[in-house]
Amino acid sequence: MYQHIKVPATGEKIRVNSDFSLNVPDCPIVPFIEGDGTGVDITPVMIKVVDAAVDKAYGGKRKIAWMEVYAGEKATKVYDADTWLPEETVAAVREYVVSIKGPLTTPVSGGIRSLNVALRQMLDLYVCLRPVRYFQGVPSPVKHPERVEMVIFRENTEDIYAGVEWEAGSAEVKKVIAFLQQEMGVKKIRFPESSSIGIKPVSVEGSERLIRRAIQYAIDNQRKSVTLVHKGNIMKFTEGGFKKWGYELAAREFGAELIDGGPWMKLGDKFGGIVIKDVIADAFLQQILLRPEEYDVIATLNLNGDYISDALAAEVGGIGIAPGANLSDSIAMFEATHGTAPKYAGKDYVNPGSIILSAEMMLRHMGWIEAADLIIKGMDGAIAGKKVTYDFARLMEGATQVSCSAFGDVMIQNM
Ligand SMILES: NC(=O)C1=CN([C@@H]2O[C@H](COP(=O)(O)OP(=O)(O)OC[C@H]3O[C@@H](n4cnc5c(N)ncnc54)[C@H](OP(=O)(O)O)[C@@H]3O)[C@@H](O)[C@H]2O)C=CC1
Ligand SMILES: O=C(O)CCC(=O)C(=O)O
Ligand SMILES: [Mg+2]
Repeated sequence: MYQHIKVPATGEKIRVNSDFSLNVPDCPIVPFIEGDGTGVDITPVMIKVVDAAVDKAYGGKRKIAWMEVYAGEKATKVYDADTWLPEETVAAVREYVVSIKGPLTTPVSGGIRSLNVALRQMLDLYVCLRPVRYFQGVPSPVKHPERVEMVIFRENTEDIYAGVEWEAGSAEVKKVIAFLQQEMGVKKIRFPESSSIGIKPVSVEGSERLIRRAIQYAIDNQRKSVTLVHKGNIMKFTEGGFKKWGYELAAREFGAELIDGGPWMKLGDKFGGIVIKDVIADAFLQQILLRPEEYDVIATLNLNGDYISDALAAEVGGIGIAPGANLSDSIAMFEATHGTAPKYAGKDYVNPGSIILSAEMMLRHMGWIEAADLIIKGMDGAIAGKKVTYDFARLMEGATQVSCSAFGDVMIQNM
């Protein structure tokens, strides 16, 4: 029994089989978090587009029973002023296995810590999967956006991103700095009196499980390479560890062998001869502009993955159409790459494409391929017809600018 969540009377739960495959009923209950800021604009449009795609694909035989669960500012209104992430929201997302969320605000400097990060950690959603693909006709700042075809596997639970840090001047930071100086012999803290300190945990387990999923994805989808993106020249045991453990895992679990003495490796023929390589993160960020066709599946740490996600999204038209998924072995929570874009909140203005394409990933994950294909068809048609939201309209010649909700309707007309 939930306090504020209303379970739809008609739906059924999606169940996870022992091999982690899903058992999806025809009327699955799917929890959704509306999201802060532009969440009020994009989430209802996503639901409308998904319902239309499912209806068209299955003629009424299948239907999602949407179940609203609360987080962020809406939770503080539904529950009480201090409840940003109700326990029953986390419980429902766990219990119903597949869910989708709008963006949630995280204040800079002070205030609450990221609810997005909290959800990923509490549910152990260790993979942040963000595919980056080009839709023909989308305006792009690069000459050959069609060459950008990558799938980012971003570690989602650890790294400097995990929020282990202490504020400059606090009693806690003084204790940490004293420990580092006195017990660990650290002499390199430049301004010990006025430093904040952040800790960057990167583990063998956390790195291996992420890299394993990336390699398996590359095998299952006949991809050419997996690139480990790191800054291991500077952060030797965290980012460098990620790289080292990645190559070791490729050799141990996938029979990878060195190419020309290494460090690059190649998986055996039975795994499609996929190349495992690595690149330092700063070099990677320039090469994805100059030679994106050299990169395919990307496995990287949490913070690098955050930067890379937005940078790659920009190459194929911006974060208005950048989808994503947060995955554990059994639970999947889909969400856009972008945030709450507060200046546009409630204006029916922004591009709902990211959350709609996140829902497209969700439908594919559920095995509802025909509905997912219709969403891609709708997106292709809307872009080809040049009826687009402000972000594309400002860069596209001859485009008609439409609102967030109208873009959803144009997608539906094009299915
Ligand atoms: N997973 C999550 O829930 C995430 C939450 N956040 C949070 O969101 C808040 C705002 O973050 P901010 O750094 O401003 O980043 P945002 O991603 O919210 O917005 C940055 C810019 O991206 C563009 N943009 C964002 N959403 C869309 C869209 N749907 N359609 C078209 N363009 C879009 C806009 O560009 P332009 O100005 O050019 O129009 C916007 O100003 C912060 O609290 C942050 O922590 C951030 C990222 C992810
Ligand atoms: O949690 C946040 O507010 C930001 C998250 C983010 O930028 C991301 O996951 O890409
Ligand atoms: Mg981000």
